[in-house]
Amino acid sequence: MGDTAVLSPTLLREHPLPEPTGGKDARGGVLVLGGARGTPGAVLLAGLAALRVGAGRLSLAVAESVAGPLAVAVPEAGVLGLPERPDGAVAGPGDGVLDAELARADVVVVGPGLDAPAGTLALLRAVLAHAPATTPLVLDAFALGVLRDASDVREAVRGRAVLTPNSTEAAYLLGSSDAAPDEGHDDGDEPVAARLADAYGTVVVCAGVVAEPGGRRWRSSTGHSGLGTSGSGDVLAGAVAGLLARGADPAQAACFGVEAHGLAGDRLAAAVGPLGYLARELLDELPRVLVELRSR
Ligand SMILES: NC(=O)C1=CN([C@@H]2O[C@H](COP(=O)(O)OP(=O)(O)OC[C@H]3O[C@@H](n4cnc5c(N)ncnc54)[C@H](O)[C@@H]3O)[C@@H](O)[C@H]2O)[C@@H](O)CC1
Ligand SMILES: Nc1ncnc2c1ncn2[C@@H]1O[C@H](COP(=O)(O)OP(=O)(O)O)[C@@H](O)[C@H]1O
Repeated sequence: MGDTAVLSPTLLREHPLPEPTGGKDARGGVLVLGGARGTPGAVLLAGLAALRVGAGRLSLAVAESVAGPLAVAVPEAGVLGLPERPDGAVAGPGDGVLDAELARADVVVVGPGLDAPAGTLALLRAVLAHAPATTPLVLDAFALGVLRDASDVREAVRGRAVLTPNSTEAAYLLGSSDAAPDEGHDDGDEPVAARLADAYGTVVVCAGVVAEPGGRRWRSSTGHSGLGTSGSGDVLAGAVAGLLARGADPAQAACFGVEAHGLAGDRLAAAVGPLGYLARELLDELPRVLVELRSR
């Protein structure tokens, strides 16, 4: 069992984020796949978080009935419509709709706002078929709910994904859907993030702990219970994706993402109180707290 290092200011300063100096192409493009008819906002939160941490370009793909409204809500993004079922769930990637976007994206996020297994699996398989094998993936929400039993997808994402489960999703990944692990720990001392990293061969961020397969792990020095608010996990997943897009490696993106997300919450708590700030308000804090993390 390895030790868990605290993400101290010194440790983060020793591993500075890449600072690409070119235009938006140098800072990478993020594609977010998600957004059932009832939950397009999750994609907005994840996508804007990616831009707020410095990604250069943003594309969003959501259920076709909400693609138009989402394009208006996020004028900074290109938005694609995906086929949907009568209940509003995303049915899958559609014939060739995503192929060019997947080939071009520097990072692909799958999951925010998805709410049904079949369409989610079809999207994941399209990503694996059409995105270059070197493209990093961030998997959240239902993309995590279906991962345990999809052995082809599970094998293919080893070494190239960052998983960002909440406690319910961690329970699905561990195969115990009726017993969610509490705050990053099961009943022993081994953080859930570390167990999942070893089981899935990916970097995992869970309840403020980042783990790599095989041992290294870090605990955020920031954050508090007010961060447990609707949409907070979508912001975290998008922030990790944006940091990957600007050139961070998976563990670095996960560490800076969780630390910046936590510090953004701490800043809001100081301004408005520990509870009741909104996930969307975290977005505006992200650029400021990334600068602060460089200079603390
Ligand atoms: N404005 C919005 O559109 C928002 C959308 N959200 C989205 O809402 C969804 C649910 O988020 P919650 O935080 O409530 O999630 P929960 O904490 O209830 O966890 C639900 C998770 O359980 C798993 N799961 C449940 N039923 C499953 C099944 N039949 N098969 C496989 N896995 C299953 C999936 O991994 C799923 O993501 C996510 O897609 C999330 O992105 C929320 O984040 C809130 C904001
Ligand atoms: N009580 C807490 N203390 C510290 N950080 C927290 C707490 N609750 C949530 N967070 C942070 O916020 C992130 C997202 O919260 P979570 O409730 O898991 O989101 P979601 O259900 O939207 O995926 C967590 O991964 C963690 O980094």
